[in-house]
Amino acid sequence: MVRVKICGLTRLEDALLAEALGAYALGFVLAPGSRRRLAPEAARGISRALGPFVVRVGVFRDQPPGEVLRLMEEARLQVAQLHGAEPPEWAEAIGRFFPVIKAFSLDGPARPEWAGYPAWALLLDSPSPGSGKPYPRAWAEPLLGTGKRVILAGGITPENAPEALALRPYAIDLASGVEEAVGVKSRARLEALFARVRAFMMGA
Ligand SMILES: O=C(O)c1ccccc1N[C@@H]1O[C@H](COP(=O)(O)O)[C@@H](O)[C@H]1O
Repeated sequence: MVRVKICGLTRLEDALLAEALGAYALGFVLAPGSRRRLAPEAARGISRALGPFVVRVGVFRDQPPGEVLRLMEEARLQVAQLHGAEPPEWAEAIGRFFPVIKAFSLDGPARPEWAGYPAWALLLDSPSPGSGKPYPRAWAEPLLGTGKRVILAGGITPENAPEALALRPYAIDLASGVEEAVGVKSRARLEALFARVRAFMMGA
């Protein structure tokens, strides 16, 4: 099973294209300071136009649970992705209402103890989220095999996606790698990505 999340969407046409090509999840950045941030009303407009079987993810960074829950409701999203230094209690509070993905920024190998964080899945990202910078994928290995779902992100592109998929993560997640400008997805790169994913599945 290969799951692909396309993140940092800001335009309805991009979200519909990603869904049509086979994206499993779509991400909307509601975190302050992001160049891909969009207003909750804009995310809601896109969310309501999508089909029922694609997962809508809200991306947050160091926002308290009350704010995350309010934005999730306003934007009509389904899964909360936490990208800062959120304490476990915040994830537990949010997790009473929505499944939580906890992102960790890697500046070295992943730490096995992260598997104890109260989240449905862990996402391994580069130190600067949304920058498109990759890290050695082997850094994910300490968490693969812990039984925790692991999502690989950080500098994944259509070209290098097979390398990430070869580690058999729960999912891969791309923002910059399928863009033509910040927040604007590239049809050609999205098509190339899903072609590579299909080829991987056929050969796997
Ligand atoms: O994309 C952003 O601007 C962003 C801001 C704050 C938190 C997370 C953000 N993006 C996340 O970055 C990864 C992968 O990005 P990339 O493919 O390396 O560009 C993805 O999980 C996004 O959710």
